Amino acid sequence: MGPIETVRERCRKCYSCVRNCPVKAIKVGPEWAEVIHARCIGCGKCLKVCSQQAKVIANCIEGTRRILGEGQNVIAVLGCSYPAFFNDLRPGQLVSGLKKLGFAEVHEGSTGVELIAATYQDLILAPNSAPLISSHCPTIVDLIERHYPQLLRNLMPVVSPMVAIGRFLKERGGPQTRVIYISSCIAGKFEVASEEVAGAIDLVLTYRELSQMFRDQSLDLTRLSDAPFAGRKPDKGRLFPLSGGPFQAFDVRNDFLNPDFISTGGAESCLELIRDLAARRITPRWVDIRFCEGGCIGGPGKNNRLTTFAKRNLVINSYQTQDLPYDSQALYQHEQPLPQLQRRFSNKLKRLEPPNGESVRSILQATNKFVEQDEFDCGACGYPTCREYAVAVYQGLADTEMCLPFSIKRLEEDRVSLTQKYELAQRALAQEYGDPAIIGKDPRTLDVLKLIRQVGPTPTTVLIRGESGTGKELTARAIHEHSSRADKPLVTVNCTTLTDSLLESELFGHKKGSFTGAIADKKGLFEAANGGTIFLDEIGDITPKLQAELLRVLDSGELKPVGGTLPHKVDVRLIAATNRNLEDGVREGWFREDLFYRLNVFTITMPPLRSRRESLPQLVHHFLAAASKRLNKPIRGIEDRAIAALMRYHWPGNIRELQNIIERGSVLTQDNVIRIENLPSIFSQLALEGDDNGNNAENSFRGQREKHLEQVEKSLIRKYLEEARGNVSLAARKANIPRRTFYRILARHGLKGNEFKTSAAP
Ligand SMILES: Nc1ncnc2c1ncn2[C@@H]1O[C@H](COP(=O)(O)OP(=O)(O)OP(=O)(O)O)[C@@H](O)[C@H]1O
Repeated sequence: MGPIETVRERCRKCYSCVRNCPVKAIKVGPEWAEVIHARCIGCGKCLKVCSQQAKVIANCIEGTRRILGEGQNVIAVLGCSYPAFFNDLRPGQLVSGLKKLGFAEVHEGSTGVELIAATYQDLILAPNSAPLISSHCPTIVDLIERHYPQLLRNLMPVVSPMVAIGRFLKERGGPQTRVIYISSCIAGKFEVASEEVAGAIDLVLTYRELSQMFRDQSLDLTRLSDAPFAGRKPDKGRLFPLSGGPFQAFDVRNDFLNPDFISTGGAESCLELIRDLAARRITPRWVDIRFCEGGCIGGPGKNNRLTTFAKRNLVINSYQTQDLPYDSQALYQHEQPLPQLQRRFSNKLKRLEPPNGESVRSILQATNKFVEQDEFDCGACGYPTCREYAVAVYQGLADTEMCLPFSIKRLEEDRVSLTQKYELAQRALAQEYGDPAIIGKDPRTLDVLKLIRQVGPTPTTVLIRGESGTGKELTARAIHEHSSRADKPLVTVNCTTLTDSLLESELFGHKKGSFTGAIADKKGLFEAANGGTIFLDEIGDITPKLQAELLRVLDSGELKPVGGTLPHKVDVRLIAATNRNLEDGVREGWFREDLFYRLNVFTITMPPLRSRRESLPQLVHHFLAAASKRLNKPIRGIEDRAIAALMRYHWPGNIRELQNIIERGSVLTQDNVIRIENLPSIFSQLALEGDDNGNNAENSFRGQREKHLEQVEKSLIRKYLEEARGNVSLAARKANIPRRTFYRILARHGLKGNEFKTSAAP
């Protein structure tokens, strides 16, 4: 376990940690992105950029409590940047709070800076050949040890201020002394665990962890009175946490024009400097370098409520005021040899095997990058170039799915193929469980069926008109079924559900970059319907701009994706539907006349249900059977009174409304027969009106006509069956009606072919 941990279930694989990690120490697995501790330098960038807080600092609160509970001499050392974190407390109050937590003494970390100051000064001012790199920032030490080991010999062989004070306190206090260092730095947690300085500090807490400990104890520090610090009172060491502060703390005069001395902070600038040094592009005498912007006051555990400059002022103020309470014991004051301040560094580079050119090429090809122009270097994967990303894939740090343009393209292809498969599966289902039959034997429905049969096999564009719920979509399906394209997809698009720009890209596709969010090429539904039929429902709702584009596609048979320049051919039959009056649209200017004529080649107008009432009982029985199947409930029928009431209703929602009412009744019925009470209340009123008139459906003119027609139909069918000696196919041919229709009529009259086997020969 390292100082930065991953809360796996919070990771959403957004790759922002990969993008921001300066040393690519993140490995992306199938479900989460994890820190590789051997490569991590503890800079905390991943903590900052993870919006899900899936990266967290390893918690040292429990460890601190355990040490405090052991009853030894436990000393707290406040890192030099503490005035910039605890800005709303007096330092003495902070000391009081720490003592209430159980710490025996509280020291200022700036003392550690002053312990190493003379050594730094000597080394800096002595003649040396290699540029010296300051080693007081643990992130810089990790960066060089783990990634730039060629600079190990340039690191100043001196411990950090934290280690110096740890050793100093332990030497003075004896072996029982425990030291907890508190700062904004998380790389310090790494540092104390490294074998070169092991034992100097027992644990590193962040300021936030300390604040949590105060909260856990319900300690309100603002109410505490001041307690004194212990140990040596520091002076210029207090300026150390600021950018450039080490020059003050180590008493090194920095001349602005002197190229021998460089001081810098911030990830980019540090990396640039380290690379310059590694490549020997520059040869200064000394570089004072810290990874965090602005110095230690910008550490990952910093106070986020204050700006860098406000924090800088707080630190300067703490140096200038100098009036902190101190109560130092003699053991810290009298002269004694300094602790061991020397340290060595080791090569901790874990080299990952570099791929050869062939491997990089094959990884690039696996993500659709065949020529240089295919390498967008978009950075979405977290790597600045496609090549660096390919190397990371080879080294097991990344996987191919991280390439966003590749993944989007693959999803797009999947979507098109799934749309096609869905359509085919739907048709297979329809064939197995009965086709979506158009029910009705009234003359107007029969006319529609005739038109479907006529236009189906042709390539003609069809415009289906009619009120909502009259069966326009059903008719479009039937036309497709009757066409030679029946084994190809029928893609249905409801034009009202999408905004204009979305609809355009849905229909025709788009090119990458054609609008915000178009991060990869996308194929449109016209393309998904290639070879088949596209059904544009509610075509009256599309805007004039889209009408123009549609007209262009219909006229040329060519598609041009949004943002694309090259058109390409598609073979799609168009069926459109609308319940709006397009002639009004042409007159009023909201529908293009040329498109209207282009669509109005062959029009089928769906009759409203109120004009084909004689088919209502048949539709009711059809929907009853369907509801019975869907609800898995053996619905036996519907009472005559209910049918009569249904016949009297004006059906504004047409067949869809009837279908819904029957399904509702099927749910409500207690005895599997739909009764008037199972229908909406309007039907009870209609039933009463019918009863009052004493004029039920049976006795009405329509009812009588219906009855007689039924009788005539039945006797005709009997005649054909007798002539064909019960051979249904032959009887259907003689009657000149399709066999399936003949069977349906037989079923309706309760007749069976074999009852006529012995009839006289024709
Ligand atoms: N003649 C019919 N026989 C059997 N079912 C029908 C018939 N006409 C319509 N339906 C059924 O009624 C419902 C509505 O039909 P459809 O969706 O085709 O109507 P629509 O005119 O396209 O409606 P909208 O204009 O609201 O889109 C569907 O479930 C359909 O199966």
